[in-house]
Amino acid sequence: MGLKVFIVEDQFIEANDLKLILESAGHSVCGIAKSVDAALDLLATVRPDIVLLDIFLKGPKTGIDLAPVLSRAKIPFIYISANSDPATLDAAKTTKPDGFLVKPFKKQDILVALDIAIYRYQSATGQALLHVQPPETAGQRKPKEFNEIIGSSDKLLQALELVSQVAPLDTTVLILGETGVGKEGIAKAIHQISRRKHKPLIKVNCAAIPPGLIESELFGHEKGAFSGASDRRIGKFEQAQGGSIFLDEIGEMPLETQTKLLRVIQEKELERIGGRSTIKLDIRIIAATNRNLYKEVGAGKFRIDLYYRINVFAITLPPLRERVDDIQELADYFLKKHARLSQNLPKKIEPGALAKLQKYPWPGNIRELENVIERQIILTPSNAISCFDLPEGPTGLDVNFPDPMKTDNQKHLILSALAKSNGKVSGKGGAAEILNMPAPTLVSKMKKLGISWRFVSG
Ligand SMILES: Nc1ncnc2c1ncn2[C@@H]1O[C@H](COP(=O)(O)OP(=O)(O)OP(=O)(O)O)[C@@H](O)[C@H]1O
Repeated sequence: MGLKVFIVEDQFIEANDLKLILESAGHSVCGIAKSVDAALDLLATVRPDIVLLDIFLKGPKTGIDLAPVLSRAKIPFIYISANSDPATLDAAKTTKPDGFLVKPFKKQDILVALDIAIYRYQSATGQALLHVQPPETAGQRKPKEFNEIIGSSDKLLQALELVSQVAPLDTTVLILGETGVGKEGIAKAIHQISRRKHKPLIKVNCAAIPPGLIESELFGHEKGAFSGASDRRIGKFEQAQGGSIFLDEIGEMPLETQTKLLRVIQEKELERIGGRSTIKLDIRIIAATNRNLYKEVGAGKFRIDLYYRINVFAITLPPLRERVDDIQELADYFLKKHARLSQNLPKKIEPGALAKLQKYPWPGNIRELENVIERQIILTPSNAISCFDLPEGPTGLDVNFPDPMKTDNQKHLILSALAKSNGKVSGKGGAAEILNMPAPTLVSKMKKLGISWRFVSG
Protein backbone atom coordinates (compact mmCIF):
# COMPACT_ATOMS: atom_id res chain seq x y z
CA MET A 1 0.00 0.00 0.00
CA GLY A 2 1.35 3.43 -0.91
CA LEU A 3 1.49 6.68 1.02
CA LYS A 4 -0.93 9.60 0.82
CA VAL A 5 1.30 12.50 -0.19
CA PHE A 6 0.48 16.21 -0.21
CA ILE A 7 2.55 18.47 -2.47
CA VAL A 8 3.19 22.14 -1.76
CA GLU A 9 4.86 23.53 -4.89
CA ASP A 10 4.14 26.66 -6.91
CA GLN A 11 5.58 25.46 -10.23
CA PHE A 12 2.93 23.52 -12.13
CA ILE A 13 5.41 21.41 -14.13
CA GLU A 14 7.43 20.43 -11.10
CA ALA A 15 4.33 19.57 -9.08
CA ASN A 16 3.09 17.44 -11.96
CA ASP A 17 6.45 15.67 -12.33
CA LEU A 18 6.39 14.86 -8.64
CA LYS A 19 2.84 13.54 -8.94
CA LEU A 20 3.81 11.24 -11.81
CA ILE A 21 6.86 9.95 -9.93
CA LEU A 22 4.81 9.26 -6.82
CA GLU A 23 1.96 7.58 -8.65
CA SER A 24 4.28 5.40 -10.71
CA ALA A 25 5.68 4.10 -7.41
CA GLY A 26 2.23 3.25 -6.04
CA HIS A 27 1.74 6.33 -3.83
CA SER A 28 -1.25 8.65 -4.16
CA VAL A 29 -1.34 12.45 -4.22
CA CYS A 30 -4.11 13.77 -2.00
CA GLY A 31 -3.61 17.43 -2.84
CA ILE A 32 -1.41 20.02 -4.51
CA ALA A 33 -1.15 23.60 -3.20
CA LYS A 34 0.73 26.54 -4.68
CA SER A 35 0.86 28.69 -1.57
CA VAL A 36 0.86 28.32 2.19
CA ASP A 37 -2.69 29.68 2.45
CA ALA A 38 -3.98 27.24 -0.19
CA ALA A 39 -2.19 24.42 1.64
CA LEU A 40 -3.83 25.38 4.95
CA ASP A 41 -7.28 25.38 3.31
CA LEU A 42 -6.77 21.95 1.77
CA LEU A 43 -5.16 20.46 4.86
CA ALA A 44 -8.36 21.20 6.75
CA THR A 45 -10.05 18.53 4.64
CA VAL A 46 -7.35 15.91 3.96
CA ARG A 47 -4.90 14.21 6.27
CA PRO A 48 -1.77 13.22 4.31
CA ASP A 49 0.83 10.71 5.51
CA ILE A 50 3.58 13.10 4.46
CA VAL A 51 4.06 16.50 2.82
CA LEU A 52 6.61 17.43 0.15
CA LEU A 53 7.26 21.10 0.82
CA ASP A 54 8.89 23.61 -1.51
CA ILE A 55 10.44 26.58 0.32
CA PHE A 56 9.66 29.54 -1.97
CA LEU A 57 6.01 29.64 -2.97
CA LYS A 58 3.39 31.95 -4.42
CA GLY A 59 2.43 34.65 -1.93
CA PRO A 60 4.37 36.17 0.94
CA LYS A 61 4.67 33.02 3.05
CA THR A 62 7.30 30.30 2.56
CA GLY A 63 7.33 26.59 3.21
CA ILE A 64 9.28 27.37 6.37
CA ASP A 65 6.18 29.18 7.69
CA LEU A 66 4.05 26.10 7.07
CA ALA A 67 6.47 23.73 8.80
CA PRO A 68 5.43 24.46 12.44
CA VAL A 69 1.78 23.87 11.50
CA LEU A 70 2.68 20.47 10.09
CA SER A 71 4.78 19.63 13.15
CA ARG A 72 1.89 20.51 15.46
CA ALA A 73 -0.43 18.33 13.39
CA LYS A 74 2.20 15.55 13.58
CA ILE A 75 2.51 15.30 9.81
CA PRO A 76 6.04 14.48 8.62
CA PHE A 77 7.44 16.70 5.87
CA ILE A 78 10.38 16.83 3.47
CA TYR A 79 11.66 20.11 2.06
CA ILE A 80 12.27 20.18 -1.66
CA SER A 81 14.19 23.24 -2.72
CA ALA A 82 16.55 24.62 -5.31
CA ASN A 83 17.67 27.21 -2.83
CA SER A 84 20.93 26.65 -1.05
CA ASP A 85 21.52 30.10 0.42
CA PRO A 86 22.84 29.55 3.96
CA ALA A 87 20.35 31.81 5.77
CA THR A 88 17.36 30.00 4.21
CA LEU A 89 18.88 26.61 4.90
CA ASP A 90 19.57 27.56 8.50
CA ALA A 91 15.98 28.72 8.95
CA ALA A 92 14.75 25.47 7.36
CA LYS A 93 16.95 23.43 9.67
CA THR A 94 15.38 24.91 12.82
CA THR A 95 12.00 23.49 11.78
CA LYS A 96 13.38 19.92 12.06
CA PRO A 97 12.27 18.50 8.70
CA ASP A 98 12.11 14.74 8.13
CA GLY A 99 14.20 15.13 5.00
CA PHE A 100 15.61 17.67 2.60
CA LEU A 101 16.00 17.26 -1.15
CA VAL A 102 17.95 19.75 -3.20
CA LYS A 103 16.72 20.23 -6.78
CA PRO A 104 17.46 18.82 -9.28
CA PHE A 105 16.67 15.38 -7.96
CA LYS A 106 15.99 12.00 -9.50
CA LYS A 107 12.96 9.78 -9.09
CA GLN A 108 14.90 7.42 -6.87
CA ASP A 109 16.02 10.29 -4.59
CA ILE A 110 12.37 11.15 -3.92
CA LEU A 111 11.29 7.59 -3.26
CA VAL A 112 14.17 6.81 -0.96
CA ALA A 113 13.71 10.12 0.90
CA LEU A 114 10.03 9.23 1.43
CA ASP A 115 10.85 5.80 2.79
CA ILE A 116 13.48 7.17 5.10
CA ALA A 117 11.35 10.06 6.33
CA ILE A 118 8.49 7.73 7.17
CA TYR A 119 10.81 5.20 8.78
CA ARG A 120 12.45 7.90 10.92
CA TYR A 121 9.14 9.42 11.80
CA GLN A 122 7.75 6.07 12.89
CA SER A 123 10.82 5.29 14.96
CA ALA A 124 10.71 8.69 16.65
CA THR A 125 6.98 8.80 17.38
CA GLY A 126 6.07 5.14 17.56
CA GLN A 127 3.17 6.10 15.30
CA ALA A 128 2.94 3.40 12.64
CA LEU A 129 1.78 4.42 9.18
CA LEU A 130 1.76 0.74 8.26
CA HIS A 131 3.09 1.23 4.77
CA VAL A 132 6.79 0.87 5.42
CA GLN A 133 8.04 -2.34 6.92
CA PRO A 134 10.95 -1.87 9.29
CA PRO A 135 13.61 -4.46 8.52
CA GLU A 136 12.79 -7.83 10.00
CA THR A 137 15.64 -9.73 11.47
CA ALA A 138 14.23 -12.33 13.85
CA GLY A 139 15.54 -15.73 12.86
CA GLN A 140 16.96 -14.25 9.69
CA ARG A 141 20.15 -15.58 8.07
CA LYS A 142 22.88 -13.38 6.76
CA PRO A 143 23.01 -13.14 2.94
CA LYS A 144 26.18 -14.60 1.41
CA GLU A 145 27.39 -11.23 0.12
CA PHE A 146 28.24 -10.48 3.73
CA ASN A 147 30.42 -13.53 4.35
CA GLU A 148 33.38 -11.36 5.22
CA ILE A 149 31.41 -9.39 7.76
CA ILE A 150 31.56 -11.43 10.91
CA GLY A 151 28.70 -11.41 13.39
CA SER A 152 25.02 -12.26 13.54
CA SER A 153 23.61 -10.09 16.32
CA ASP A 154 20.21 -8.49 15.70
CA LYS A 155 21.73 -5.00 15.52
CA LEU A 156 24.23 -6.04 12.87
CA LEU A 157 21.59 -7.90 10.85
CA GLN A 158 19.32 -4.85 10.94
CA ALA A 159 22.12 -2.73 9.50
CA LEU A 160 22.90 -5.38 6.86
CA GLU A 161 19.25 -5.50 5.87
CA LEU A 162 19.40 -1.78 5.09
CA VAL A 163 22.61 -2.39 3.15
CA SER A 164 20.87 -5.07 1.05
CA GLN A 165 17.99 -2.72 0.32
CA VAL A 166 20.04 0.23 -0.80
CA ALA A 167 23.10 -1.43 -2.37
CA PRO A 168 21.55 -2.30 -5.77
CA LEU A 169 20.31 1.28 -6.24
CA ASP A 170 22.51 4.22 -7.19
CA THR A 171 21.49 6.11 -4.05
CA THR A 172 24.13 7.95 -2.03
CA VAL A 173 24.76 6.15 1.24
CA LEU A 174 26.09 7.62 4.48
CA ILE A 175 27.61 5.08 6.86
CA LEU A 176 27.69 6.24 10.47
CA GLY A 177 29.36 4.71 13.47
CA GLU A 178 32.22 5.02 15.90
CA THR A 179 35.78 4.43 14.85
CA GLY A 180 36.63 0.78 14.12
CA VAL A 181 33.04 -0.52 13.79
CA GLY A 182 33.62 -1.70 10.22
CA LYS A 183 32.35 1.15 8.07
CA GLU A 184 34.85 0.46 5.32
CA GLY A 185 33.80 -3.19 5.11
CA ILE A 186 30.19 -2.07 4.64
CA ALA A 187 31.23 0.37 1.89
CA LYS A 188 32.97 -2.52 0.08
CA ALA A 189 29.90 -4.74 0.46
CA ILE A 190 27.64 -2.00 -0.98
CA HIS A 191 29.92 -1.71 -4.01
CA GLN A 192 30.10 -5.49 -4.44
CA ILE A 193 26.33 -5.90 -4.41
CA SER A 194 25.80 -3.05 -6.88
CA ARG A 195 25.79 -3.17 -10.68
CA ARG A 196 29.09 -1.28 -10.47
CA LYS A 197 31.02 -4.16 -8.94
CA HIS A 198 33.19 -4.71 -12.04
CA LYS A 199 34.29 -1.06 -11.96
CA PRO A 200 36.58 0.50 -9.36
CA LEU A 201 35.75 1.37 -5.77
CA ILE A 202 38.02 4.32 -5.00
CA LYS A 203 38.63 5.18 -1.36
CA VAL A 204 39.48 8.68 -0.21
CA ASN A 205 40.34 9.29 3.42
CA CYS A 206 39.34 12.93 3.77
CA ALA A 207 41.14 13.20 7.12
CA ALA A 208 44.45 11.96 5.75
CA ILE A 209 44.87 14.38 2.86
CA PRO A 210 46.34 17.75 3.83
CA PRO A 211 43.81 20.56 3.20
CA GLY A 212 46.09 22.18 0.62
CA LEU A 213 46.03 19.07 -1.57
CA ILE A 214 42.52 17.73 -1.17
CA GLU A 215 41.06 19.45 -4.21
CA SER A 216 43.70 18.26 -6.62
CA GLU A 217 43.44 14.76 -5.08
CA LEU A 218 39.67 14.67 -5.56
CA PHE A 219 39.16 16.56 -8.79
CA GLY A 220 42.58 16.31 -10.50
CA HIS A 221 44.52 19.07 -12.22
CA GLU A 222 45.82 19.95 -15.63
CA LYS A 223 49.49 20.30 -16.46
CA GLY A 224 50.58 23.81 -15.42
CA ALA A 225 47.44 24.44 -13.32
CA PHE A 226 49.69 25.79 -10.56
CA SER A 227 53.43 26.15 -10.30
CA GLY A 228 54.88 22.68 -9.91
CA ALA A 229 51.97 20.89 -11.63
CA SER A 230 54.31 19.41 -14.19
CA ASP A 231 51.86 16.69 -15.29
CA ARG A 232 48.15 16.26 -15.64
CA ARG A 233 46.69 14.43 -12.65
CA ILE A 234 43.49 12.42 -12.76
CA GLY A 235 41.58 12.90 -9.51
CA LYS A 236 39.86 10.26 -7.41
CA PHE A 237 36.41 11.12 -8.77
CA GLU A 238 37.52 10.44 -12.32
CA GLN A 239 39.34 7.29 -11.24
CA ALA A 240 36.02 6.05 -9.86
CA GLN A 241 34.26 6.59 -13.21
CA GLY A 242 31.58 3.91 -13.69
CA GLY A 243 32.15 2.65 -10.15
CA SER A 244 31.85 4.04 -6.63
CA ILE A 245 33.79 6.54 -4.56
CA PHE A 246 34.10 6.00 -0.82
CA LEU A 247 34.57 9.31 1.01
CA ASP A 248 35.77 8.16 4.40
CA GLU A 249 35.81 10.65 7.32
CA ILE A 250 33.76 13.09 5.26
CA GLY A 251 33.21 15.22 8.39
CA GLU A 252 36.87 16.27 8.17
CA MET A 253 36.55 17.82 4.72
CA PRO A 254 37.45 21.54 4.60
CA LEU A 255 34.47 23.85 4.01
CA GLU A 256 35.87 25.16 0.74
CA THR A 257 36.15 21.65 -0.65
CA GLN A 258 32.62 20.87 0.58
CA THR A 259 31.31 23.61 -1.70
CA LYS A 260 33.01 22.03 -4.71
CA LEU A 261 31.92 18.56 -3.69
CA LEU A 262 28.31 19.72 -3.49
CA ARG A 263 28.55 21.02 -7.04
CA VAL A 264 30.07 17.79 -8.30
CA ILE A 265 27.37 15.72 -6.61
CA GLN A 266 24.57 17.94 -7.85
CA GLU A 267 25.71 18.43 -11.41
CA LYS A 268 27.36 15.02 -11.73
CA GLU A 269 30.25 16.65 -13.54
CA LEU A 270 33.56 18.28 -12.73
CA GLU A 271 36.37 20.36 -14.13
CA ARG A 272 39.95 19.51 -13.27
CA ILE A 273 41.82 22.37 -11.55
CA GLY A 274 43.10 24.59 -14.36
CA GLY A 275 40.96 22.68 -16.85
CA ARG A 276 38.48 24.14 -19.30
CA SER A 277 36.41 21.13 -20.26
CA THR A 278 33.65 19.59 -18.20
CA ILE A 279 33.85 15.88 -17.48
CA LYS A 280 30.58 13.98 -16.99
CA LEU A 281 30.63 11.60 -14.06
CA ASP A 282 28.84 8.33 -13.56
CA ILE A 283 29.65 7.39 -9.99
CA ARG A 284 27.94 6.27 -6.85
CA ILE A 285 28.87 8.05 -3.65
CA ILE A 286 29.34 6.25 -0.38
CA ALA A 287 30.44 8.40 2.54
CA ALA A 288 31.31 7.58 6.13
CA THR A 289 31.96 9.47 9.33
CA ASN A 290 32.40 8.82 13.00
CA ARG A 291 31.28 12.36 13.78
CA ASN A 292 27.78 13.62 14.43
CA LEU A 293 27.42 15.50 11.16
CA TYR A 294 24.29 17.26 12.28
CA LYS A 295 26.23 18.77 15.18
CA GLU A 296 28.98 19.74 12.77
CA VAL A 297 26.32 21.54 10.73
CA GLY A 298 25.22 23.38 13.86
CA ALA A 299 28.84 24.34 14.61
CA GLY A 300 29.20 25.75 11.08
CA LYS A 301 31.79 23.14 10.11
CA PHE A 302 29.66 21.20 7.64
CA ARG A 303 27.41 22.69 4.97
CA ILE A 304 23.77 21.92 5.58
CA ASP A 305 22.98 21.50 1.88
CA LEU A 306 25.82 19.00 1.52
CA TYR A 307 24.60 17.28 4.69
CA TYR A 308 21.22 16.64 3.13
CA ARG A 309 22.77 15.61 -0.20
CA ILE A 310 24.96 13.04 1.53
CA ASN A 311 22.42 11.97 4.13
CA VAL A 312 19.98 10.46 1.64
CA PHE A 313 20.19 6.99 3.12
CA ALA A 314 22.06 6.66 6.40
CA ILE A 315 23.11 3.35 7.90
CA THR A 316 24.36 3.36 11.48
CA LEU A 317 26.67 0.56 12.52
CA PRO A 318 26.35 -0.34 16.19
CA PRO A 319 29.38 -0.09 18.49
CA LEU A 320 30.84 -3.42 19.59
CA ARG A 321 29.60 -2.96 23.19
CA GLU A 322 26.06 -3.17 21.77
CA ARG A 323 26.93 -6.36 19.89
CA VAL A 324 28.12 -8.45 22.83
CA ASP A 325 26.60 -11.52 21.14
CA ASP A 326 29.13 -11.14 18.31
CA ILE A 327 32.27 -10.95 20.44
CA GLN A 328 32.89 -14.71 20.59
CA GLU A 329 32.47 -15.14 16.83
CA LEU A 330 34.73 -12.18 16.10
CA ALA A 331 37.36 -13.35 18.60
CA ASP A 332 37.41 -16.84 17.03
CA TYR A 333 37.70 -15.29 13.59
CA PHE A 334 40.71 -13.17 14.63
CA LEU A 335 42.32 -16.15 16.42
CA LYS A 336 42.10 -18.17 13.19
CA LYS A 337 43.23 -15.25 11.04
CA HIS A 338 46.38 -14.63 13.08
CA ALA A 339 47.15 -18.34 13.42
CA ARG A 340 47.03 -18.57 9.64
CA LEU A 341 49.30 -15.56 9.26
CA SER A 342 51.85 -16.96 11.71
CA GLN A 343 51.37 -20.53 10.43
CA ASN A 344 50.36 -21.84 13.84
CA LEU A 345 47.31 -23.64 15.16
CA PRO A 346 44.66 -21.26 16.54
CA LYS A 347 44.59 -20.92 20.30
CA LYS A 348 41.42 -21.32 22.33
CA ILE A 349 39.92 -18.69 24.63
CA GLU A 350 38.90 -19.95 28.06
CA PRO A 351 35.41 -18.98 29.31
CA GLY A 352 36.65 -16.56 32.00
CA ALA A 353 38.76 -14.69 29.45
CA LEU A 354 35.84 -14.53 27.02
CA ALA A 355 33.62 -13.09 29.74
CA LYS A 356 36.19 -10.35 30.25
CA LEU A 357 36.07 -9.49 26.55
CA GLN A 358 32.29 -9.36 26.71
CA LYS A 359 32.30 -6.89 29.62
CA TYR A 360 34.83 -4.46 28.21
CA PRO A 361 33.39 -1.26 26.56
CA TRP A 362 35.61 -1.37 23.41
CA PRO A 363 36.12 2.33 22.61
CA GLY A 364 38.15 1.29 19.54
CA ASN A 365 35.53 -1.34 18.60
CA ILE A 366 36.42 -4.22 16.29
CA ARG A 367 39.82 -2.80 15.37
CA GLU A 368 40.71 -2.70 19.07
CA LEU A 369 39.41 -6.25 19.59
CA GLU A 370 41.63 -7.52 16.80
CA ASN A 371 44.66 -5.70 18.29
CA VAL A 372 43.98 -7.11 21.76
CA ILE A 373 43.71 -10.64 20.39
CA GLU A 374 46.82 -10.35 18.26
CA ARG A 375 48.79 -9.08 21.24
CA GLN A 376 47.52 -11.83 23.54
CA ILE A 377 48.41 -14.54 21.03
CA ILE A 378 52.01 -13.31 21.15
CA LEU A 379 52.04 -13.09 24.96
CA THR A 380 50.51 -16.57 25.50
CA PRO A 381 52.91 -19.48 25.04
CA SER A 382 50.29 -22.20 25.75
CA ASN A 383 47.37 -23.26 23.55
CA ALA A 384 44.72 -21.60 25.69
CA ILE A 385 44.29 -17.93 26.49
CA SER A 386 43.15 -17.69 30.11
CA CYS A 387 43.23 -13.93 30.55
CA PHE A 388 43.24 -10.67 28.60
CA ASP A 389 45.08 -7.65 29.83
CA LEU A 390 42.49 -4.91 29.24
CA PRO A 391 42.57 -1.33 30.52
CA GLU A 392 40.14 -0.47 33.31
CA GLY A 393 38.50 2.64 31.78
CA PRO A 394 38.26 3.81 28.20
CA THR A 395 41.66 3.36 26.63
CA GLY A 396 41.89 6.32 24.33
CA LEU A 397 42.92 3.67 21.82
CA ASP A 398 41.86 4.58 18.34
CA VAL A 399 39.92 7.60 19.52
CA ASN A 400 39.92 10.33 16.88
CA PHE A 401 43.44 11.62 16.63
CA PRO A 402 43.81 11.68 12.88
CA ASP A 403 47.43 11.94 11.93
CA PRO A 404 47.23 13.71 8.56
CA MET A 405 50.28 11.89 7.34
CA LYS A 406 49.37 8.39 8.51
CA THR A 407 48.75 7.09 5.05
CA ASP A 408 50.30 4.66 2.68
CA ASN A 409 50.87 7.40 0.19
CA GLN A 410 52.90 9.76 2.38
CA LYS A 411 55.60 9.86 -0.23
CA HIS A 412 53.16 10.79 -2.95
CA LEU A 413 51.62 13.53 -0.80
CA ILE A 414 55.00 15.02 0.09
CA LEU A 415 56.11 14.99 -3.53
CA SER A 416 52.87 16.62 -4.63
CA ALA A 417 53.26 19.33 -1.98
CA LEU A 418 56.85 19.92 -3.06
CA ALA A 419 55.74 20.13 -6.67
CA LYS A 420 53.09 22.65 -5.72
CA SER A 421 55.52 24.73 -3.63
CA ASN A 422 58.10 24.60 -6.39
CA GLY A 423 60.47 22.70 -4.14
CA LYS A 424 60.25 25.11 -1.23
CA VAL A 425 60.04 23.25 2.10
CA SER A 426 59.51 25.89 4.81
CA GLY A 427 58.10 29.40 4.99
CA LYS A 428 55.12 30.93 3.21
CA GLY A 429 53.78 28.70 0.43
CA GLY A 430 56.26 25.98 1.37
CA ALA A 431 55.43 22.25 1.38
CA ALA A 432 55.31 22.22 5.21
CA GLU A 433 52.61 24.89 5.16
CA ILE A 434 50.64 23.03 2.46
CA LEU A 435 50.88 19.83 4.47
CA ASN A 436 50.01 21.67 7.68
CA MET A 437 53.02 20.35 9.61
CA PRO A 438 56.15 21.85 11.15
CA ALA A 439 59.02 22.10 8.66
CA PRO A 440 61.47 20.05 10.80
CA THR A 441 58.91 17.20 10.93
CA LEU A 442 58.58 17.33 7.17
CA VAL A 443 62.35 17.30 6.69
CA SER A 444 62.71 14.25 8.91
CA LYS A 445 59.84 12.46 7.08
CA MET A 446 61.51 13.27 3.75
CA LYS A 447 64.78 11.78 5.01
CA LYS A 448 62.98 8.65 6.23
CA LEU A 449 61.19 8.23 2.91
CA GLY A 450 64.39 8.86 0.94
CA ILE A 451 63.08 11.98 -0.80
CA SER A 452 66.17 13.51 -2.27
CA TRP A 453 67.38 17.02 -1.41
CA ARG A 454 68.16 17.44 -5.07
CA PHE A 455 64.45 18.07 -5.48
CA VAL A 456 64.48 20.99 -3.09
CA SER A 457 65.37 24.37 -4.46
CA GLY A 458 65.37 26.55 -1.37
N1 LIG B 1 32.22 -7.45 11.05
C1 LIG B 1 33.55 -7.55 10.90
N2 LIG B 1 34.12 -8.73 10.70
C2 LIG B 1 35.44 -8.83 10.61
N3 LIG B 1 36.30 -7.84 10.69
C3 LIG B 1 35.79 -6.65 10.87
C4 LIG B 1 34.40 -6.43 10.97
N4 LIG B 1 34.17 -5.12 11.14
C5 LIG B 1 35.38 -4.54 11.15
N5 LIG B 1 36.35 -5.45 11.00
C6 LIG B 1 37.78 -5.17 10.99
O1 LIG B 1 38.00 -4.14 11.95
C7 LIG B 1 38.92 -3.18 11.45
C8 LIG B 1 38.27 -1.82 11.46
O2 LIG B 1 37.26 -1.77 10.46
P1 LIG B 1 37.07 -0.49 9.53
O3 LIG B 1 38.38 0.10 9.16
O4 LIG B 1 36.12 -0.88 8.46
O5 LIG B 1 36.35 0.46 10.57
P2 LIG B 1 35.83 1.92 10.36
O6 LIG B 1 34.51 1.97 11.01
O7 LIG B 1 35.92 2.28 8.91
O8 LIG B 1 36.86 2.75 11.20
P3 LIG B 1 37.33 4.30 11.05
O9 LIG B 1 36.14 5.15 11.42
O10 LIG B 1 38.42 4.41 12.08
O11 LIG B 1 37.80 4.48 9.65
C9 LIG B 1 39.33 -3.64 10.07
O12 LIG B 1 40.56 -4.34 10.19
C10 LIG B 1 38.23 -4.59 9.66
O13 LIG B 1 38.68 -5.59 8.81
